[in-house]
Amino acid sequence: MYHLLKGLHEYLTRKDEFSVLILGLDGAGKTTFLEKVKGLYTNHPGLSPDKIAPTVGQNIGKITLPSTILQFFDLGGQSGIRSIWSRYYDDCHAVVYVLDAADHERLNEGWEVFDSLLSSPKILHLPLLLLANKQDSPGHLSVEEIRENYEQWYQGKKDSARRMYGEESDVKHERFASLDVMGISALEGTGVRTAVDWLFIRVQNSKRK
Ligand SMILES: Nc1nc2c(ncn2[C@@H]2O[C@H](COP(=O)(O)OP(=O)(O)OP(=O)(O)O)[C@@H](O)[C@H]2O)c(=O)[nH]1
Ligand SMILES: [Mg+2]
Repeated sequence: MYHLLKGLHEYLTRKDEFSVLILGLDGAGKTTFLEKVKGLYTNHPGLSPDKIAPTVGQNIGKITLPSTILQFFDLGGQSGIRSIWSRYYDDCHAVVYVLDAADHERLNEGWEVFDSLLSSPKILHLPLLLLANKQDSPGHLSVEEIRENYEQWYQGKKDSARRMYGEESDVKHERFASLDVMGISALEGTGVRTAVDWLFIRVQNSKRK
């Protein structure tokens, strides 16, 4: 009887654990986002933004939601350390790609890196959320403008690829068309709960459990 009740208790209180990768260029706001998530969902206040240094390696954060644990891995975005990202692809259940929507000069670089993510078969079919961060900054692009900016970048890339190699598959473009893009301010916390809600729902349906 004891074992039956123990088993029932374990079953009722069991939590599925999912890993979420936070990727994006250096300075996009990944760590600021993670620290805001920690502040909102744990008993510990996240680091204040003025204490956050560029990430060399990884930051980890775990939050508990109903019947679910989300384990976040925030990886450094500097070009020299992006090569470590792929080591995390096998074991993650969802990816958040953070873009600095106010840094017009680095948008193309952000798309190049994002495009290389879509080229990884391990990532392509996972839940993927694009966060257009820094919506509080003057001159930021809205979600709609970010989508248009990607379209322009993509068409330019496709045209030059066609000139060099002929027609190529549009699978990445289709993936982007169905992609969820959210505007947030990691600094102020706007939209952060909506992003976590999205992850919570999407990982439940993820094939890779
Ligand atoms: N205005 C504004 N600034 C932000 C926001 N999010 C982050 N920042 C600022 O952007 C800078 C970089 O933020 P980080 O969180 O360190 O960026 P990161 O993506 O973790 O960068 P790496 O660790 O180098 O990959 C810091 O000065 C942050 O305060 C935001 O929503 N609005
Ligand atoms: Mg960081």
